Amino acid sequence: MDNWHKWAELLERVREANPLVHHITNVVVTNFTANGLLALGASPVMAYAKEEVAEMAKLAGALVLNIGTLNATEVEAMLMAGRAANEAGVPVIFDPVGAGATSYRTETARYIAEQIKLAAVRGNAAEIANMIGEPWMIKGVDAGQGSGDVVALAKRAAAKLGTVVAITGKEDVVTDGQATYLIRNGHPLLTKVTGTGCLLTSVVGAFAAVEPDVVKAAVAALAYYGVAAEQAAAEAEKHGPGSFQAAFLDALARIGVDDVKRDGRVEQR
Ligand SMILES: Nc1ncnc2c1ncn2[C@@H]1O[C@H](COP(=O)(O)OP(=O)(O)OP(=O)(O)O)[C@@H](O)[C@H]1O
Ligand SMILES: Cc1ncsc1CCO
Ligand SMILES: [Mg+2]
Repeated sequence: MDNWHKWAELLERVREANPLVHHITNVVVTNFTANGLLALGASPVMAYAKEEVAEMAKLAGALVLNIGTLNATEVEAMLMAGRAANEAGVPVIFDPVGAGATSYRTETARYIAEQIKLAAVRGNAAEIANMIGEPWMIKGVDAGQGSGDVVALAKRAAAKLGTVVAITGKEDVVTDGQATYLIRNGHPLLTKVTGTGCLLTSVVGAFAAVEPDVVKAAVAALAYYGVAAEQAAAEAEKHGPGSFQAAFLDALARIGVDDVKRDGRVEQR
């Protein structure tokens, strides 16, 4: 049995604990994220007001910050929530949506990573590269994973940001700069439903709420998520993205530790 088979059991711990996950996220993915966390067996809450974010973050098992539709008021609230979470020892998971697309996004992503102690950052290769000043876009187009060594990028990012980094795409990488894992699950239909990256960041948050070793939490979360997507695609691929979205929520709720252990493709690097 590989190490990570034991970590797959964190799925059960999440379902037993039903952790509260406080989100300050984007307007596109709010409903899908809440439904995805409910399907997993966690307890989502979205709270944005400066008057309440610190209190909510301290109550939560994890705080997820996502800059997908950022504005100045929301960024202030993220910093307040992040500081409160840091004081209370609540893990903060960050999704740098669109870092590199505009300078506002890039600068905000970097500022949040400087100001807040992050337990993990989850993004695609372009976002993570841009966060650490390694432009990945070619003429405004995400150059994709083929344009570079994603494992090496993830390690540089973990060292520079001082946090666990998860880079997702066709293959996913998780590293804290020392231990590095590759997860080869998932399905291309995930790229045809908006918010699958954002929901994944929140799922990492739910796992981090029950496991302080964030590498373990992130590997378990990504394997679970990818295996659920494969089962959903097997049912819904013939219909298309709408059916896949529903089948994916069903699979997130249905699959168990045994499915993840059987179908997970995790490899240490
Ligand atoms: N070509 C692919 N084949 C299989 N799985 C994929 C593929 N591309 C992405 N995924 C999976 O999709 C999920 C979301 O990752 P992705 O890298 O697309 O996030 P993102 O770019 O942040 O997405 P979003 O559009 O939601 O912001 C992950 O579980 C990842 O493994
Ligand atoms: C489409 C879109 N635009 C800003 S955030 C978002 C959802 C994917 O993160
Ligand atoms: Mg994203």
